[in-house]
Amino acid sequence: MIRASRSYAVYLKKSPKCEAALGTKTIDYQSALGIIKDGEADDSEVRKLTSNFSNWGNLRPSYAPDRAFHKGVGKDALSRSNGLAGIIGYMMVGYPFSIDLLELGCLYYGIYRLGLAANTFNQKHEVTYDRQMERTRLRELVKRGSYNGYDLAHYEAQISGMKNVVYGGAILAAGCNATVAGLGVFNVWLYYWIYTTLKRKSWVNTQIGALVGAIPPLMGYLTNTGGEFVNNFWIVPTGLLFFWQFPHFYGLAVERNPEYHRAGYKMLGITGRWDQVWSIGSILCFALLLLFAHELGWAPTHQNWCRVLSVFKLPETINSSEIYQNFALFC
Ligand SMILES: CC(C)=CCC/C(C)=C/CC/C(C)=C/COP(=O)(O)OP(=O)(O)O
Repeated sequence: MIRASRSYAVYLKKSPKCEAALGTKTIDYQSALGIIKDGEADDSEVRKLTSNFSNWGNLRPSYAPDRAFHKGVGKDALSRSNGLAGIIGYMMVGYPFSIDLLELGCLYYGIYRLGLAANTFNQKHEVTYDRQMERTRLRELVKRGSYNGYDLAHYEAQISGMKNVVYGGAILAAGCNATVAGLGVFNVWLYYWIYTTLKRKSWVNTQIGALVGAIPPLMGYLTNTGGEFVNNFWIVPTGLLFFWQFPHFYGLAVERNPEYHRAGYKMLGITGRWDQVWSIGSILCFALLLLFAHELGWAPTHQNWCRVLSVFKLPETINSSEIYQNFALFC
């Protein structure tokens, strides 16, 4: 059994004459509801329903933007993690430093809102490709399809993304400072216009994506320093988040290689020269950063805290098993 999202049930309920044309089989609204009840669905039936990706477009009116919709298109959990990364950056400024709870709250919430915006624009752009991949085929915008060429769910996503850019930017400008607000809005642009476009053009996309993911802790640092680089302590949280992403994304690309090919994404696999350089290099840089940050004057306290942090990296490294094997061969 898998859990079907509540919004999917809403989606069906909102369409009284909903018929899903599924290959040769046509099911009506009542039987669809019988299969996908509010909250639970039988795995095999859902798989059958969703197996023919191209038929999603045949589903009838899909407009029912609710909380689940907005959380889904904005990748709520990821956006919260971005906010948390900002808090970590804020805390790593070094001593003496102050904690202003209002400033910290604005930092978290501003990054969260900008994260929602960036992810919404990204998903809106990628719906055609998300539809083709097992991992992403149940995303909100894919599920909701379009109606008579006019797609209200997409329209709603566009409006929601734009609102979040304005709210997020304004919160950061008012509660933190202009540098942080500018960096945040720049990051939305970098993620949507550069990273998202590059995903289907060049493997350099991962390097840009890693940069995007690494900017929130830098924003945290610059919030606490009033927008200035007062020491080198920003390097550790920003660098760690940058390097962490290569084994993560390359591991994903290796595991889901056929899907990525089908969707036309240009990702490094594990067979070429450059992917090994990036995979092994990033793991090494991550480890070296943890081990020598204090000696290099990049960390405020003794390096033990770095060793504690490295524990969090361990499952990730093991997860990317093929990269890990390469690393073993390299040694
Ligand atoms: C301040 C601010 C704007 C913060 C936001 C930072 C942000 C959006 C980080 C995400 C980084 C990233 C490369 C995600 C993967 O996207 P993907 O499109 O490859 O994911 P997918 O394959 O699951 O669609």
